[in-house]
Amino acid sequence: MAALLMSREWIGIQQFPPATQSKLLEILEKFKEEDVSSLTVLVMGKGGVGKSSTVNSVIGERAAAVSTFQSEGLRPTLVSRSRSGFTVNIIDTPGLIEGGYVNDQAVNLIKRFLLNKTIDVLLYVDRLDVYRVDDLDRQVVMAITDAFGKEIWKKSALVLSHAQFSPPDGLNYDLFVSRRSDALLKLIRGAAQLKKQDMQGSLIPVILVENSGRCHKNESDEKILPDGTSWIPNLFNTITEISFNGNKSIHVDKKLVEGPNPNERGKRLIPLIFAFQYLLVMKPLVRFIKSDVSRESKPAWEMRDSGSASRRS
Ligand SMILES: Nc1nc2c(ncn2[C@@H]2O[C@H](COP(=O)(O)OP(=O)(O)OP(=O)(O)O)[C@@H](O)[C@H]2O)c(=O)[nH]1
Repeated sequence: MAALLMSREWIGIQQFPPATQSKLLEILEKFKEEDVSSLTVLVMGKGGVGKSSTVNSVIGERAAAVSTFQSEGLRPTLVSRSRSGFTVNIIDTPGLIEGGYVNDQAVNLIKRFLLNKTIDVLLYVDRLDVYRVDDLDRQVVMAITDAFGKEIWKKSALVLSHAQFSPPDGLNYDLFVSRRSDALLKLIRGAAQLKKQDMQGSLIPVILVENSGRCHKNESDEKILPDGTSWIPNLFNTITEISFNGNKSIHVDKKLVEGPNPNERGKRLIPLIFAFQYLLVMKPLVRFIKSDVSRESKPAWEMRDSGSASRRS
């Protein structure tokens, strides 16, 4: 969990009510106890799902630009804040979909931005109030997996924004949440090709968030979910669990950014192709020719010619 340069004092924490502040400071204490001085959280997902709003909500400042319409920028934003000797780095990224496809340029920019950084936690953001998963979701998950490897999902959480949403037709809220999360988790497992043994028993946790200014509050003035959970400390708690879940953080090195060199990959295959050709094509062919030659009966003209030749001599 390497520290990143240029972090600012986390003054946004003072915007939270005292109850939330003390829970957050308790969480920071846990990191200090474990001798961890920083944490890097990567926030990814489709456009307009609430990535930047979530960053701002948890930092307590307008650190990342929020737009109701499609954002223009492709560059990721690093928000780095320090408090009591601990630094939290949050990297907000642009939406990955453009014109119905994953924007490769945006993915490459994110990878280059992350060069030499270590991702401790990935927050994969989507909206709760959506009824279907589709091919775009699949494409985004595949792009993230291609960029950082499927190991990244062991360090991830599914964040669902717009959590203060009322399901239609009197549908039960908890049932809706579990159906929506199950559909997205199933899609992630499928698109990232995660097998049971890949996850080694660790499940991708689901975090509900409500970024709207109209988010309900409890008697201590904390922002709460429909079930009464104070969601900002809850999100930090889950981040803490992921960072200590025993799986390795993802270090983004040059090899990961540039991907495997296709020429090198081709070179490694050459001896295999030769061996394959020799064993499966050349060897049987030579054997076939030899047996064909030995089976061949000599034509009559050859017998006759060789007979007359011997008579003449
Ligand atoms: N009601 C409600 N609105 C939200 C929530 N989260 C985000 N929004 C709104 O959704 C819109 C998009 O939010 P952003 O935070 O900019 O979404 P983004 O994923 O960062 O978008 P891009 O930067 O385009 O990728 C804004 O109008 C937000 O105010 C939420 O939890 N509840």
